[in-house]
Amino acid sequence: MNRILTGQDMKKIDRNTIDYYGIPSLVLMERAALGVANEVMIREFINKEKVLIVCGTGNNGGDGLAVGRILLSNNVDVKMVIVGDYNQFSVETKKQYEILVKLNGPIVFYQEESFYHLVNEADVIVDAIFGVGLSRDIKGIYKEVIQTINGSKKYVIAIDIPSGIDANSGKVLGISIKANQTIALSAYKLGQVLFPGHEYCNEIKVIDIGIPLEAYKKIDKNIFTMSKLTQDMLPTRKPRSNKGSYGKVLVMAGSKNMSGAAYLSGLAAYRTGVGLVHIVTPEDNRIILQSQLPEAIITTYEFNNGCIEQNHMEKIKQAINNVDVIVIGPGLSTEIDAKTLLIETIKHGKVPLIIDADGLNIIAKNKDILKNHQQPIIVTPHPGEMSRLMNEPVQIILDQLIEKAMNMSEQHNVITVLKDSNTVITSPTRDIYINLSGNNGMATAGAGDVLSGVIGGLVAQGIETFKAAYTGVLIHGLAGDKAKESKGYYGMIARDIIQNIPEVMK
Ligand SMILES: NC(=O)C1=CN([C@@H]2O[C@H](COP(=O)(O)OP(=O)(O)OC[C@H]3O[C@@H](n4cnc5c(N)ncnc54)[C@H](OP(=O)(O)O)[C@@H]3O)[C@@H](O)[C@H]2O)[C@H](O)CC1
Ligand SMILES: [K+]
Repeated sequence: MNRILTGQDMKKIDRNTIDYYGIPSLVLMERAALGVANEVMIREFINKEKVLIVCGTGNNGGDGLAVGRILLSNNVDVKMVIVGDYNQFSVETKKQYEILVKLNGPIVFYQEESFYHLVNEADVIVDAIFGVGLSRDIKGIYKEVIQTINGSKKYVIAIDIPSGIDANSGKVLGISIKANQTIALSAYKLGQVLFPGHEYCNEIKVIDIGIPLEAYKKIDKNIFTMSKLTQDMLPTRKPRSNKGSYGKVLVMAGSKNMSGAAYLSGLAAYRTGVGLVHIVTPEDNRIILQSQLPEAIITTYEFNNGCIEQNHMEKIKQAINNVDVIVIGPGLSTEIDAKTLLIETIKHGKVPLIIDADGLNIIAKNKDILKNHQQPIIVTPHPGEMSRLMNEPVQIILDQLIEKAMNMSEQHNVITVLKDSNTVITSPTRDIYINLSGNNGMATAGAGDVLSGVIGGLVAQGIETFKAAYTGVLIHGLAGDKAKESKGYYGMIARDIIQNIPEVMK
C-alpha cells in the first residue's frame, strides 16, 4: 500500500518532522535532491545530454538547486534558471543559492530571451518551479516560462508535482507543466492521482526522503493506493479442498433477451477462483447462458402480469440464502420485476450484496430501498449512476470524487466503489483507497459487469468486504492493463479483461 497525501497534510508532516523530530529541513531537501538526481543520472545517455533545471523561489526551487549541485559534482552538463527575485527566496532556497554562487555554478535569473535559448539547447528539463506550495492561479512570467517549456516538447522531469497542479485537488491553476516523469517526494499527493492532475504527471515515482513513519500518524484521514497485488490480498487455496471450499456467488442479472451482463459477471467470478456461480435471470436467457457458461447453475423466472411468478420467487428466495455473496444489477433493467428482486434480496438476504448498474438505477428512484439493510452492501456506481443516486450533476461528482463517495458511504452505510479513471473506494469507517491501475481501453461495455463478478468472487472466497472491494478493483485494473498489452487500447473488450484475470492472480 502506498500513502496518498493532500498538499496540506504533506506540509503538516514536513513541519512535524522538522520542528518536533528535529530533522533539519536542509537534510530533507538534500535527500529529496539526491533521489531526484539519481533519477536523472540513470538516463541512458546522460553523459551526452544537457540538463536545464528551472527553479522557483520556494523550497521546490531549493530542491532543484540542490539537484543541480549534485549533478555538477557528477559531471553532468547542467544549467539552472531561477524564476523570481532574490528577495523572494525561502530560507533553505537562499542557502542552496549561496552555496552554488560560491561554487561558481551555472545559474542565472530568468530573462525571456536567454531562457528561450536555454530551453532550446536542453535535452532534459527539470521542473522545480512550484511544488505543494502553489496557492493561486499562475500568471505573468511564470505563465510564460511554463508555456515555453511545454511548447519545447523536451523531456520534462517534475520535482514533487508538475508546476501548476494543485496538490490537493488535481486542478490546473491557470496553466501547468506537462511532465513526462514526476518524482513524488515521500508520498503520492492527491493532486497527482486525481484528474486532470494525473495526466500532467505521466509516470509517477515516489522516493523516500527520510520522513519518519511516526510523523504520518498526525493526519485525520488516511488515503492509500494499491499498486501491487500481493499474496496476502488474495484468498488462500487449501491443499485439500473441493468446490465448496471456495464459496458460491449468486449473480442476479440480465433481463428479457439481455444475457451478456450475467455471462460476464458470472465468468469473471469463476476466473477469480470461486467454487460455484449460480445465475438468476429471466427464462428467455436460459438457453443462451447454459451454452455460454455451462459451469454455472441457472435458475430462471417467468412473469405473470408483469410480476415474477409466485413459485419462481420462492425458488429465488431459497437461492438467496444458499450462497456466500450476491451480485445484483448488471443488465437487470429497472422494470417492476427487477425492483421486486432487489427489494426481496435486501429484505431476505443475509450475505454481502454487491449492487451494480440497474440495481443502482432502481435505488436512485427509490432511495428507501437501502434503509435499514442488515447485510454488508457494496455499491459500484460509475459517475452517471452516482449522479442519479446523489441527485447531483455528473460534473460535481467528477470534481469531488472522494467527498461524494464518502457521502454515499456515510448516508447509506455502504462500501462505495466510485468507478472512474482512478476509482475511489470508501466506507463509513475505513481508510480511503484510490486505484491507479487500469487504462482507458477499459471504458468498454461490460467492464463494470466484470468488476462486480471479481469483487463477488473474492467475497465468496472469504475476503472481508472492504478488502474485497479494493482488491477487486486492483485485479480488474491490472487485468485491463494486461489486456491492453496484447490487444491495445482500441481493440480490447470486456472479455479480454476476464481472460487476463488468471494471469494477474497467478
Ligand atoms: N515533501 C517534503 O517533505 C519536502 C518537500 N520539499 C519541497 O518543498 C516543496 C514545497 O515548498 P514550499 O516552499 O512550501 O512551496 P513551493 O516551492 O511549492 O512554492 C511556494 C512559493 O511559491 C509562491 N507561489 C505560490 N503560488 C504562486 C503563484 N501562483 N504564482 C507565483 N508564486 C506563487 C509562494 O508565494 P506565497 O506568496 O504564496 O507565499 C511561495 O513563495 C515541496 O513540493 C518539495 O518540493 C523540501 O525540499 C523539504 C522536504
Ligand atoms: K515542480
